[in-house]
Amino acid sequence: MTEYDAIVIGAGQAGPGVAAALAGDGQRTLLVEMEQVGGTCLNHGCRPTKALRASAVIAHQARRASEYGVHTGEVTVDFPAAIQRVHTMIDGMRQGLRDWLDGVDGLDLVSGTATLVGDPAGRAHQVTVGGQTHSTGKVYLDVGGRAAVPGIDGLDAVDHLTEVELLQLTELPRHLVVVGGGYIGLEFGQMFRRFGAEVTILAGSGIAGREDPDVVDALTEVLTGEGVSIRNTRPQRVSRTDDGLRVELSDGSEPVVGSHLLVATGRHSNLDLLGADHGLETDERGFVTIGPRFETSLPGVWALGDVNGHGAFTHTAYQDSQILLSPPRTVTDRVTTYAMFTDPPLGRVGMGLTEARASGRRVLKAEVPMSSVSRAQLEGETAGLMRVLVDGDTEEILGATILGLQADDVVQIIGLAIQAGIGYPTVRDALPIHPTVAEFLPSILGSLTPLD
Ligand SMILES: Cc1cc2nc3c(=O)[nH]c(=O)nc-3n(C[C@H](O)[C@H](O)[C@H](O)COP(=O)(O)OP(=O)(O)OC[C@H]3O[C@@H](n4cnc5c(N)ncnc54)[C@H](O)[C@@H]3O)c2cc1C
Ligand SMILES: NC(=O)c1ccc[n+]([C@@H]2O[C@H](COP(=O)([O-])OP(=O)(O)OC[C@H]3O[C@@H](n4cnc5c(N)ncnc54)[C@H](O)[C@@H]3O)[C@@H](O)[C@H]2O)c1
Repeated sequence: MTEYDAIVIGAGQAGPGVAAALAGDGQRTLLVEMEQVGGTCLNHGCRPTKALRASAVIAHQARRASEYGVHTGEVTVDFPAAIQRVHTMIDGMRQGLRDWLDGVDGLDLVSGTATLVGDPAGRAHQVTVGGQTHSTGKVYLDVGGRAAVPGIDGLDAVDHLTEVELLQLTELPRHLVVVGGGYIGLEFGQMFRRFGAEVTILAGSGIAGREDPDVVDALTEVLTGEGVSIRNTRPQRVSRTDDGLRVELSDGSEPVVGSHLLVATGRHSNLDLLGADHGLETDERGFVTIGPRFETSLPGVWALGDVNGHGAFTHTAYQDSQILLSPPRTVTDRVTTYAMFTDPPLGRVGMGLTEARASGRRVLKAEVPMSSVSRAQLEGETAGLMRVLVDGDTEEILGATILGLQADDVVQIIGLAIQAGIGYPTVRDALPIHPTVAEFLPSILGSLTPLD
């Protein structure tokens, strides 16, 4: 049995930084990765999807070019070339990460699926990889998650895709049927429609389920306006046809006949892959229960990233590693800002309307449709809205919802203000640059109205 000072399981968004820091600190460290370094984000999540999105945005803009007095001729999409561009870029990034990890002194990187037998006393946790068992007093988990595939009658008998297989396609699907109208379903659905595929999203009880109804309406208008079909129903039964598949629906409406089926109905933690004897306490959703500095129920085991349920994004997982490495910071007071990368994107932080109404506070609202934002008018990108909610008594900023041009960046101004504890008058009185989307944050905060 080999002894390590520390073992990091999972080379996703938090693991590599933690492993390198521990090794740099003179601790003999093992980093275990069962697939490829870079985890979900680099290999089949944020990075490849946003690289592919770039092609979809260009195709869309090229089709609209004549609106701007630019003539391109017929626009066609070479999907194999677009996906090859993604793979080339991702391969380079992965190699860069791999090379960096290989160069860290005192760090052993091994390939394989780790199982963990936790020591309740916290002295000798046992990690087994490829038949070899290692012992350590410190384990850092960064094991993330994978697509949760729902039990749909007939699904096992048809070829269905998660984001992993979808990104390996080399031909454009004729008709992509997407189960789930969340982040993955909407981002991919819009992209593939822009590439020229027919797209049907089976959105269950509705797209973007956690967002306010007017945001859902605006997003629906954008997507259906581009020809994406959205149906608020669930698949009941799936079967093969001669050239694809047929999906019968739970509301008994007309079945969908498509060529490919993407399942995007949420994530499942990878904790099960650690075996049955890890001994970690989990919550009702299957995430590892943690304290303010990622400490688990087992002394000497910490859980970072998606697996701890305190975030479901790359930036939250990466920030976990930064917090861990800079005590006494804690994860408790994190303000989570996030974006859905539809085009236009949706930027979010804090409360939406529903939560604000339920908060019992005297909430004031600042709002403007993107069609009134001069930069959006100038760029011909007027879909969406900007909304900021504040507490009328304490002057705290409670949240922001921005759907529209550059919303993924602009919303971070509000995220930062909330994190810094800046009241809304300071943002209202700041000097903005004209003409930018962000200039409307100060101006709308000058005309607050009570939330109805
Ligand atoms: C299609 C898609 C698009 C996304 N887009 C975005 C986006 O635009 N922005 C954003 O912020 N987030 C996005 N996300 C979410 C983001 O990818 C995750 O939140 C992030 O990767 C979580 O990081 P992590 O380190 O917790 O886990 P992961 O990145 O999943 O890394 C976990 C690693 O652990 C390894 N592992 C697991 N179990 C074991 C074991 N027993 N032994 C050895 N290794 C193991 C896995 O192979 C993996 O490499 C997207 C996700 C998907 C699926
Ligand atoms: N831009 C980003 O940051 C980004 C992009 C992609 C993914 N992600 C991360 O990945 C996670 C997973 O994304 P996702 O889209 O799979 O999950 P999600 O939770 O965002 O959405 C899944 C949707 O599927 C619905 N659903 C569940 N079962 C269904 C069924 N049988 N039929 C129809 N609909 C069903 C759910 O009600 C939900 O609305 C996200 O929560 C997010 O954390 C982030």
